[in-house]
Amino acid sequence: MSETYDPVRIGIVSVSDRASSGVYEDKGLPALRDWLTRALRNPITFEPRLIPDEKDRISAALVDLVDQVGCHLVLTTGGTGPARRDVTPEATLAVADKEMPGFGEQMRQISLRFVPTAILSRQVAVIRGEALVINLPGQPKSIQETLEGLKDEAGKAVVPGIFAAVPYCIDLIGGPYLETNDEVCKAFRPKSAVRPPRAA
Ligand SMILES: Nc1ncnc2c1ncn2[C@@H]1O[C@H](COP(=O)(O)OP(=O)(O)OP(=O)(O)O)[C@@H](O)[C@H]1O
Ligand SMILES: Nc1nc2c(c(=O)[nH]1)N[C@H]1C(S)=C(S)[C@@H](COP(=O)(O)O)O[C@H]1N2
Repeated sequence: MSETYDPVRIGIVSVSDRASSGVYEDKGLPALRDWLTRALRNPITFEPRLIPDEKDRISAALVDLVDQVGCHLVLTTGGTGPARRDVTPEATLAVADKEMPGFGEQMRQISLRFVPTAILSRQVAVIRGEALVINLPGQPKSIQETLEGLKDEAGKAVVPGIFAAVPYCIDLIGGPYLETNDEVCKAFRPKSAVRPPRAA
């Protein structure tokens, strides 16, 4: 039986002074696109933005992606550290209806398994309207690390990635029903929230 999945519109935002001015090639947007395409079964329309580390520009991009473009999920990468120009968390909190502190807490826990500097990321996650907005660090490899978590050699999750909680969060705020490829990331929902497959 072939199955159908809800379409989803996802904002991907790379925040980098150097990538946005062409000093180096942006690797953030391709890494986000590749990981999400592997992780989700749903048909995805990506809405990419490459912008410098400017608070007002970042906030404006988030508002546009959620309020005008209709994204139910927005992932940012970069600008979460302590440097003077790192302002992505402030720009995200400025447009939040609600803060979701568990995502940042869990991402720092996961990242500590990879780098001791994990605690330098001030990444946050927030709800705006019917969208979940999550900050990821700027190192392109941190995208897979935080979303997918850490696996052992047999592919079993040692530390679950934060994406496991994303589909149910989006259910709760009125977005599309997201379904994952379990070998990449197994979404968790309470039994009462699991929907049966729909035939095409
Ligand atoms: N969008 C990107 N594309 C490719 N590599 C990146 C990107 N963002 C960060 N990196 C890499 O990760 C490192 C740490 O990222 P960080 O966000 O701290 O950069 P940064 O020092 O703030 O500079 P910038 O904002 O100009 O990318 C960078 O030095 C770079 O090697
Ligand atoms: N998973 C993961 N998290 C990570 C890193 C990483 O390489 N992998 N780099 C850390 C470093 S060195 C910094 S400075 C902070 C902030 O990075 P950002 O300013 O690029 O967002 O994220 C941290 N979190």
